[in-house]
Amino acid sequence: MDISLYKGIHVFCETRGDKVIDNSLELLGEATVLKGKMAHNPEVTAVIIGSDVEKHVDTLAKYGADKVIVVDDEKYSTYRPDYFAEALAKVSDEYKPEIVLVGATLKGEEIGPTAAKILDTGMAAHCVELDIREDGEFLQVVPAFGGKVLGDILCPNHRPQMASMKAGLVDKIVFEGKEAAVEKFNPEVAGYGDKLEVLEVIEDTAEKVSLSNAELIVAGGFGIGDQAGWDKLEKLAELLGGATGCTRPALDEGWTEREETMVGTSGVAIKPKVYLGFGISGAAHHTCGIKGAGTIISVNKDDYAPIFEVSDYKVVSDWEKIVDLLIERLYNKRDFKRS
Ligand SMILES: Cc1cc2nc3c(=O)[nH]c(=O)nc-3n(C[C@H](O)[C@H](O)[C@H](O)COP(=O)(O)OP(=O)(O)OC[C@H]3O[C@@H](n4cnc5c(N)ncnc54)[C@H](O)[C@@H]3O)c2cc1C
Repeated sequence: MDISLYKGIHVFCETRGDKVIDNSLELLGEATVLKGKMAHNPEVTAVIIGSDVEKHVDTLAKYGADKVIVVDDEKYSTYRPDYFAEALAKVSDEYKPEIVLVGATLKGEEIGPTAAKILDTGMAAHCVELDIREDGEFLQVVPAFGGKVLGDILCPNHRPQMASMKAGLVDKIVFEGKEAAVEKFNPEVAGYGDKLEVLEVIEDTAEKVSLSNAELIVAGGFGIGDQAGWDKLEKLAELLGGATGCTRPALDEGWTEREETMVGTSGVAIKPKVYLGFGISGAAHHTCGIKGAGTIISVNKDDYAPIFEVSDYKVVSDWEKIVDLLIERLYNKRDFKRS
């Protein structure tokens, strides 16, 4: 492979509903930062795949895209990972970027590695930092061993160099008045053909406060114990006007089905003003996701739980006593009708 043929940074931009997700806009900003460190001043290109997605060009320019490649076709109106991955791979094959960034979202984690496989290159998943070294190599930093060790990943012999990063680790950058060149590209995409059939699309219509914007997050772990306990925790979050976050075991238990609310290495990084954690031990996999939180308050019945080491306030107690007390106080204060 002649890697000198590969130039530019591509950012796969994901849409949800009628919007480009924040994770993609953050990665566009990060791409402009990387561009500033590269001597040959590469172009930052947003790659958007979907049906009726050209309308997002101005947004993508505003957040840093010099160019937008629009792959617009009715066949992308319903999400199929095979179609999206193949389309992304074909964009890379055609335009030969040196770097491709993808959000570490549920879709990104399907599309990115599948595209990498098609392109016969590697992908560093869940990077916590991206950089350009002095020798020009693209550095992808990934946590290992529960976040205790950070590994430097390089991809010197293959192109493109692909990396994913979850939301909340870098900031969006606004470029007011910026315009982007638009290129339309509609490759032939076969996917897995009729081996895959979409039977039904079930949208998550639950109106919950999103974790990325929440000023207060009530997080729960395995110590919550059961579904009834979890429902109580959700109630507290609702009364406080906050969002609910979870650890891996709480998700695995099925107390919440909202995978996007898992906080930590394989989940999201959060930056609320206040994090209220209940029944969480404080494994590094989880705490690496709460580094950006303002005040951390933790409730655990174990005086020596590691979560207390990263907390501003510790409460050694059964979680339910504290949650019951808070709910009681909030009901009294707001004069809520109990349900
Ligand atoms: C590759 C990899 C990636 C991972 N990624 C993530 C990730 O992104 N996010 C994540 O969260 N985990 C992740 N994990 C799992 C992680 O290592 C821990 O296992 C997990 O965070 C522990 O969750 P927990 O604190 O809820 O459960 P536990 O470790 O079981 O802790 C439960 C806590 O509840 C307390 N408790 C029990 N009963 C009560 C009570 N009545 N009142 C108060 N306290 C009580 C206990 O004292 C204990 O401290 C990952 C693991 C691997 C291997």
